[in-house]
Amino acid sequence: MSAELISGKEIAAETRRELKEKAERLGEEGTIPGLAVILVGDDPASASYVRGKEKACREAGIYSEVDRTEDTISEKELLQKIDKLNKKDNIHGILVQLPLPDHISEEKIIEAISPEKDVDGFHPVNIGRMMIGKDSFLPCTPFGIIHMLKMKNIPIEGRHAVVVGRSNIVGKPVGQLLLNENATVTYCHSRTKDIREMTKQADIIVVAIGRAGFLDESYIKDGAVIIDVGINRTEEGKLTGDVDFESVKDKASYVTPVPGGVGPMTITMLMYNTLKAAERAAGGKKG
Ligand SMILES: Nc1nc(=O)c2c([nH]1)NC[C@@H]1CN(c3ccc(C(=O)N[C@@H](CCC(=O)O)C(=O)O)cc3)C=[N+]21
Repeated sequence: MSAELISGKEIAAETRRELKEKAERLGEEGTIPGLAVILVGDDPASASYVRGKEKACREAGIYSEVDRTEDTISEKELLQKIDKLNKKDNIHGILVQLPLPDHISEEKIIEAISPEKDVDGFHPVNIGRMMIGKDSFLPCTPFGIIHMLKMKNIPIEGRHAVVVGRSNIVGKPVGQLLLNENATVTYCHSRTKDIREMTKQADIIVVAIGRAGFLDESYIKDGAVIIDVGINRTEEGKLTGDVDFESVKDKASYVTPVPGGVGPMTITMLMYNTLKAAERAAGGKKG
């Protein structure tokens, strides 16, 4: 079997065209969707992701503003910035780029963002609502993965999904969303005795552990669907995933590339969430 590529880039482009129309409609009704991004410090990777978000917003007709601050900013000052943005009517979504410097508590910062403006879907209120299957802002990377699978008509219900990695922003929530879609979910992580034994049983494998080329063909069964969330830089500065693409490509049924897979979907779902926040705010205004 030769795997079909799931092009996140193409699915993202198609979805963004629809989102742009939604943004235009909102604009005509008097609400220009607005996203505020706070970037602390000058990490080149973070700066590059933030530029990607700005560009995507510009192309979709979403107003965006980026507050770039030095990494010497205190936690209190950062909390004050969030408080101001929480109160601004033209800002519907707030995103604080992670990771933050060690002297700032990410937990405190995330919890300071109003849940109605938490377009990352990281606030405990949104995570809790997701867990009980209620309407909420879904975390962008997991949401993007589900959206990709649906756009490709890849069945989730009744499938065995194995998630490798248990971070709060990818592993845990993607497992929860797969469960919400009626998959049977297994989590693997650094203390799992035999990851290969688990992933070999999987119909769908999501890999998010940050180890370049980790998942090779010995970890998968014939026809598995493989979602690569890894973003690793090689010494030459090239982007590679957690999946050994060359090794799995003849055995899997579907595989996402890096770059051009999950990454562009993450940004797309951020835009989706921003429009949803703007729509809600506009609805609220109308009464
Ligand atoms: N509060 C917060 N929210 C985030 O959503 C968030 C964050 N912090 N911190 C960092 C991670 C990482 N992230 C990516 C988004 C898009 C690409 C992306 O578009 N990647 C392109 C390639 C881009 C390139 O070449 O550098 C691709 O995979 O094709 C990657 C990574 C969002 N993150």
